[in-house]
Formats: sequence, C-alpha cells, structure tokens
Amino acid sequence: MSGEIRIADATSADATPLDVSSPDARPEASALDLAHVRFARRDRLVLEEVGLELPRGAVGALVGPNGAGKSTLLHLVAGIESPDSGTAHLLGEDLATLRRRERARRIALAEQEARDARTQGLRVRDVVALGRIPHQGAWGGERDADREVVARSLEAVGAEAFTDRPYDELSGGERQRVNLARALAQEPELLLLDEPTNHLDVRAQLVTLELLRRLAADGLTVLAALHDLGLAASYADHVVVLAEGAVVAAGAPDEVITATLLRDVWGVEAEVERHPRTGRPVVHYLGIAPG
Ligand SMILES: Nc1ncnc2c1ncn2[C@@H]1O[C@H](COP(=O)(O)OP(=O)(O)OP(=O)(O)O)[C@@H](O)[C@H]1O
Repeated sequence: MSGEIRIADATSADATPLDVSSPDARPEASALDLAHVRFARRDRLVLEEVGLELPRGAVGALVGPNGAGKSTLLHLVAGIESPDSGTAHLLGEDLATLRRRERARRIALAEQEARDARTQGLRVRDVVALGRIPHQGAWGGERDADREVVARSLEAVGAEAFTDRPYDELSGGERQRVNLARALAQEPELLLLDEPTNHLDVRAQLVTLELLRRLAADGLTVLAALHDLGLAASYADHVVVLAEGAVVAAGAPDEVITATLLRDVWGVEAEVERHPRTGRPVVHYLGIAPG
C-alpha cells in the first residue's frame, strides 16, 4: 500500500532548482480530509470544528500563533492522540479504522524534539533505522532494502557526515535533519512535520523545503506546521491558518496570506506584495499592530 518515495538528494550540486513559481499547478486526488475535528484536554477545548482538505501530492502549510493547536492537530492525524469527535480520512480510508502499525506505515511525523527512550544512546543511523520498524515483519531485523532506504534518507537530508555520531550529541539543526530522515525512512504516504525548519540555517531551511516539494512532486502529501510565513508563502500549495483551535482561513498562499489576516490573527502590521516573477506573496513586517 505504501507508495515508494524516491528520495532525491536535494543537497547535490546537480539538483535542479525547483520551480515554485506556479501556485496554480495543483495536484488532484484528495489525500487528507479532516472534518469537524474536536479535541479537548481535560475541560479545555483545544480544537473545535477543524476541517482541512489536502490533495495528494500537495505541500500544505499549517500556520497560526503559538498555542493555536498546530502540534495537537498533527498529533491527532498521526494517531498519537484521538479526537473527541470528527472524522479523518487518508486517501478515502477512515483513519480510525487503521491499525496502529498500518497507520505508522502510511503516516510519518517528524517532530522538533524526537528524543525519547527509544533514541537514547543510539547513533544517528540507528535512529533513522527506527523509521523502518513499521515495515519489518514480526521477527524484525533489517533487510538490505531497509538499509538502502536508511542510507537514501540520510543522504536526502544531507546527514551522511554525522551518520555514526551519537544522536544525543547533535546540534539542534543536525537533530532536526535526522528527525526528517527518520520520517522519510518510514516511506509514508502522508508526511507530517512540526516546525521542520526550526534550528536550521537559511540554506538548510531552503534545502528542506525544496526536498519536501520534490517528494510531493513524486506523490507524497505533506503537511508542515510552520511559523515562517515567508517560507509558507514561497513553498506551500495550500495554507491552513489555525487560531485558537479553529481554522480561520485556508487556500492558496496568495489568497490566504494578506495584511488583514496578519493583523487579525497575529496582531502585526505588514505589507504583503506579490512577487513579480512567482506571483506568490512576499511579507514585509512593519511592527506590532496597535491595540
Ligand atoms: N501536554 C499538554 N497538556 C496540557 N495542555 C497542552 C499540552 N500540550 C499542549 N497543550 C495546550 O494545548 C494548546 C495547543 O497547543 P499546541 O502545542 O497544539 O499549539 P501550537 O499551535 O503547536 O503552538 P506553538 O506554535 O507554540 O508550538 C495550547 O494552549 C497548549 O498550552
């Protein structure tokens, strides 16, 4: 069921720069479909009536202020937490009916802080190999095919140089890249990312976003929580804005990212221009909105 992801090496010198200039060239079949999703923690409502549709092969950006519910939404889709009500479908299949292992084969989540008991004391390569577990049989054990996927995933994020280093000793940016490699090694149909560019230098941010676009062009559906609206504007096909647990806007970047939205949702003054070549929004921040 899991479509094979061909991982291009976005860091190689001959990597063709992506044409991100055509926001109108959108893929077709629907991949992720959330409707009326509600989630409360104890008695506190975190997500309310959330709906979201993402076509297969799209790069979706989930944006919104701190505490809006972005990570929580990614956790619900990944199956780490369960919604109180609402539905979630992946390529037409109800996620609630998928077994845990099947879900792990089809959906990967790359988080900022992925250090846990399983990664403790492991070297980078072995952390990435954890991504293969959902694909391995009851008796476990790596096969040559698993080793190849792990190597390709490390290469795709430009982490070959620290393959043998202890994961716990990496810098924030290095660890971020390894977390992405681990998610890629899962060969999912849907890739969820929580702040994938956090800690990354500017080139590494662009390498990551360009890699995501390449993977999407090969059919992977991507949903990334991002704080950087400039990156969302430049690289996403579809932007979903969450504020206080509700979707307040969704659509193509040029439809969604406006000065009014920035004022209403983030309380900042900004000018939003259209890039003369790409047609995508370019945000110039002017300051904090009065009031
Ligand atoms: N483990 C937890 N226990 C209790 N409340 C939590 C927990 N995790 C998150 N919350 C609360 O749920 C709400 C949504 O948090 P969430 O992390 O989903 O927001 P976010 O949009 O990802 O924020 P940020 O941009 O700051 O990462 C916030 O009010 C947060 O305080």
